[in-house]
Amino acid sequence: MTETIVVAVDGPAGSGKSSVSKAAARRLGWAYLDTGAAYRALSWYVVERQVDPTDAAAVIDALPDFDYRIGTDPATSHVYVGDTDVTEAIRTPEVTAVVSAIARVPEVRAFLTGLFRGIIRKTDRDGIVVEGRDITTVVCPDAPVRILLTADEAVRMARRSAELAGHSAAHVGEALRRRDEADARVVDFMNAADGVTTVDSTDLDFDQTVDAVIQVVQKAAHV
Ligand SMILES: Nc1ncnc2c1ncn2[C@@H]1O[C@H](COP(=O)(O)OP(=O)(O)OP(=O)(O)O)[C@@H](O)[C@H]1O
Ligand SMILES: Nc1ccn([C@@H]2O[C@H](COP(=O)(O)O)[C@@H](O)[C@H]2O)c(=O)n1
Repeated sequence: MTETIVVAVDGPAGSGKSSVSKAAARRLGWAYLDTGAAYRALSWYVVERQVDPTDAAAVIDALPDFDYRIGTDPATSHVYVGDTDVTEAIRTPEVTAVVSAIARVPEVRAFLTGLFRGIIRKTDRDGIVVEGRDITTVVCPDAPVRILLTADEAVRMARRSAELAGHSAAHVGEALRRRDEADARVVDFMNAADGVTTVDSTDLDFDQTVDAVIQVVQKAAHV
């Protein structure tokens, strides 16, 4: 049996990790794993249980009952906690506002890293594109393809605020900047680690960015 090719993608908020990784996986006919969805789903779960997200001990206590599932088909990836489909709920500003507090707890990171590696091991496709903040450095440091997807902060802010009609651009931009600042205290996703290829999409449109990612995959993995 041939080994699944893992494409590890990291980057700051709004850099296009999920949309570009998903599109690249679709074009390659490979699986896709959004790791941020698990941090978001755990945040949703903690808030549902009325646990204080800043109380690390209480968050750790919630982990054994956190029954998480995510699909890895890039065409239809839904997220479940128990029987509840939380695909939409985990994208609300309320969840986004608390996710960094959850993600900074080392026990949470170790728990979710184990979960991600289990999902990757079970992939039945030739490859899987896995995106997040610490995939190139912690979750899959030995992946044959490792990419840092980035873009200037002003460009990322503009792309994110274009998605969120009805929210002020200044507020959306500030929330993105603050989340990156908090997350960067835990893992370095602003600088490419040794052996990681940077794809800067500041001056690329969406399709050009997907092409650039696919070119890195083809060169590194010979597919
Ligand atoms: N090269 C590009 N040109 C124009 N728009 C882009 C480009 N790359 C991504 N986008 C758009 O930018 C927005 C943010 O992308 P996406 O949600 O994939 O980022 P992300 O890195 O996953 O963000 P987060 O970490 O906050 O979830 C989306 O609307 C996406 O379609
Ligand atoms: N590998 C990862 C992925 C995500 N996080 C945390 O989850 C938050 C949400 O991630 P999105 O990609 O959906 O924006 C993110 O802000 C991080 O706090 C992480 O720590 N490691």
